[in-house]
Amino acid sequence: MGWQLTVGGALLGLGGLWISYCLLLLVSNYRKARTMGLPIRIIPISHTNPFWTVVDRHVLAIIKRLPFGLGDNNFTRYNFRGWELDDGCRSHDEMGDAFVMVTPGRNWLYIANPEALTEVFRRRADFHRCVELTEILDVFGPSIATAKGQRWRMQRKITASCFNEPTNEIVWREALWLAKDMLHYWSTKSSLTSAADDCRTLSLHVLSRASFGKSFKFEGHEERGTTGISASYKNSLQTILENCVVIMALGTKTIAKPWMPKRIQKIHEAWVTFRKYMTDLYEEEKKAFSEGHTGGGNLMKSLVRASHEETKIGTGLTEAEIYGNIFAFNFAGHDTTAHSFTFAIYFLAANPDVQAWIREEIQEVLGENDEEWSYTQDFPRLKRCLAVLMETIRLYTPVPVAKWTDQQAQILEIGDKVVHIPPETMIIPAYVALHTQPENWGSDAVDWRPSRWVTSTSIPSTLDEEELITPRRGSFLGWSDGSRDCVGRKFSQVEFVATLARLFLDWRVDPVPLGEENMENARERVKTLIKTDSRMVLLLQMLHPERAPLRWTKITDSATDVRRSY
Ligand code: HEM
Repeated sequence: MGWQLTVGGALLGLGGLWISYCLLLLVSNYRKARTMGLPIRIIPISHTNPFWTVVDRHVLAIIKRLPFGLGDNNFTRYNFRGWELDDGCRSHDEMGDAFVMVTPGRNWLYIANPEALTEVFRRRADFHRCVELTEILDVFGPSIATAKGQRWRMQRKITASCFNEPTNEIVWREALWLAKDMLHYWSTKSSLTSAADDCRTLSLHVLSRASFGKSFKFEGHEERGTTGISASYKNSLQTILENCVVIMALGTKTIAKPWMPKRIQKIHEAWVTFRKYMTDLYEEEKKAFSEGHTGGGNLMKSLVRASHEETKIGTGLTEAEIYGNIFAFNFAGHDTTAHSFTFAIYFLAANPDVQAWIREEIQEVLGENDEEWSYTQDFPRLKRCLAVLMETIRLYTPVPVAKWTDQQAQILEIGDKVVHIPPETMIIPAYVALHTQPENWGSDAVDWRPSRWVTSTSIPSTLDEEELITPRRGSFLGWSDGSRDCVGRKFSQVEFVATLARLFLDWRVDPVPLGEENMENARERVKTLIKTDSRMVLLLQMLHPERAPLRWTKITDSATDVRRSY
């Protein structure tokens, strides 16, 4: 009994010390926050604390149930990752363009003012990317996502030269080829529950072709092999993507130890497999390059070549940086696109009129033979298809961007206020508020309506007179802004548009009604699922899309299609 009391006492003591330490930090951060002269909200636990993120919603759900309104407070409203999605514009309506969230970790300055944010993105040297949040990407070597200063400039220059039109052409072809098989697979299912998983497969296969020049045939959820090179590439990458945090926390040397638990050993095996995959292809490309074979394009080849050119002038990527960047592309380009696809497919299933609207464009621009569909001529004309992606990302922005002031204080004009921002303050673009402000997006800003992105030069207009709108600068930040924006923006747009065009040319998707439901009820249920089931995991995603099964139907005549004028 004696030792239990001692251990219990020690634990209590440690707990008390930890709470006192957090309180001290909170008070110190509160003092700094007050100097900014902005509204303040205080939360007791840092919402990015890795232990807290595991239990946050469960704990808060219990506290919310407390009687007499005791559970209705800033703790339950703000103290979890992704609170913005639930909150919408509310906080900024209450507190204006900017407010500070005080946490024991750092102060988070939320800004919903387009001009101020444009300035933040322009002043890259004052407002840095918070690489603490992206360093999990360095599991194979340093990359553009985490590099700083001169090293980042060199990496960005080389990387940007690889994301070029020949790469986009490859993405277009590969996505069309894969989408055709995905559609075939989907059309055999009377109740499709694997749309999200299949979108991930498609996106991974496009990346494999673009990164390494390796094409893998599409395999639906139930067709997947567990052996062979495609499986080893996919499974290892998938395992690494899902366990980046563990690899980062323990380090690649520690996860290699034979005494590690089986689960960790599996992660290490995946790391070794993927690294070998990259090393073999790197050696292949280097050999081909030294023998003068420069034809055919993929990102690995382009990195080796561009890096070789740069080396002549004394810079260039190291081998570790090439692996780091290839992994960063795979990481940054995989779930971002796949999750956006899943959202879009479900939104389209709930909105047959939008399906008809994009189909009108697809049928006008593209003929029956997809072999003849041209990236250079057809992609720029598929504006309604691109509008579906823009609208989806406007409402469900997958990548949350965070900047910070590092060790310097900064001055920033936010609306009519000049704010003195202390060192070590996080700067957070308030996406949900920015992307739904009625002054920029209209009174129906919270509705998913892709046609808001398309305008026409004349009324009535032909499809070729339609143009995509350019939103007010700083009011749409789906791919970020400034010189450190997404290098894969067009890559993802081409992949999305090609896939959408292939899927919806002559097919439609509907939810499968459950029980006594009619189709209208089923569509409403899908809309509710999107709203209630979307959460920030590593990125924003639907958690359980399989709960709303889908069905694809070939359009045999115009009667099967639902047309409505816009
Ligand atoms: C819908 C799809 C995508 C979205 C919404 C998206 C969004 C973003 C955002 C918001 C950033 C800035 C992050 C920050 O500042 O912290 C970013 C950076 C980046 N993205 Fe994407 N992305 C997408 C697809 C892709 C694809 C397909 C690739 C590559 C194949 C890619 C590669 C990158 C890289 C390498 C960076 C780091 C750029 C730098 O630091 O200079 N992204 N992305």
